[in-house]
Amino acid sequence: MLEKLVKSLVEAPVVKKGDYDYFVHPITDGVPLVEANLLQEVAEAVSKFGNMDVDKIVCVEAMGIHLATAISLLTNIPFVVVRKRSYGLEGEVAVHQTTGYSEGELYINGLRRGDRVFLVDDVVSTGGTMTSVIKALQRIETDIVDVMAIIEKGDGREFVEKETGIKVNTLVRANVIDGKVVVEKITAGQHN
Ligand SMILES: O=P(O)(O)OC[C@H]1O[C@H](OP(=O)(O)OP(=O)(O)O)[C@H](O)[C@@H]1O
Ligand code: HPA
Repeated sequence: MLEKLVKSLVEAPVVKKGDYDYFVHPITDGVPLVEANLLQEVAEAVSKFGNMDVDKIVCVEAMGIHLATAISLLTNIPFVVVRKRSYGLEGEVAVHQTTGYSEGELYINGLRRGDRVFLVDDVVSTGGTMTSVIKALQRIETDIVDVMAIIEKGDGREFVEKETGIKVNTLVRANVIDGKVVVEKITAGQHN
């Protein structure tokens, strides 16, 4: 299961962003090439292991968009993109994002109280992004049916669960050890 994802992860180059070991991978960076069969494998796993009984998929710009697109095409569920730019539309919710190497603002439009949502992102690492987006979804009073990150790295998943009370599902756990990506576990279906 998830052979293409695992193989491409262990082959992924690692670069330093400050002190942060950053792996560069097609799913998380769109580099060097996003093979359709890799995206298909990931989208099928998300729809298989995720609870897709929702009104909307929610993803985060930028490297959640291709995932939400593939999952939407597979499930016929529409998706909303949490953007890195403000539109000033009525009801827009601003979110401060921090990662292990950057920070910035995110803006949520298109969601309202009672929407049943599936939140998907490519990576949960420090958990900063997912925590702030979930807290905003809670402020909007959406019904967060399921949350999934394709790759969990470090202890970000546990951080999100502690900060928000929301369980985070993932497909694989990977870490960077001595400059190489190690896939420690296939976590698909493990957390829910
Ligand atoms: O758990 P965290 O430490 O928050 O890291 C995870 C986040 O980092 C990346 O976002 P980023 O804004 O760096 O990049 P992107 O625009 O390429 O998605 C990634 O897409 C996740 O959203
Ligand atoms: N690689 C790609 N995207 C990421 C990472 C990483 O190591 N950490 C957070 N987002």
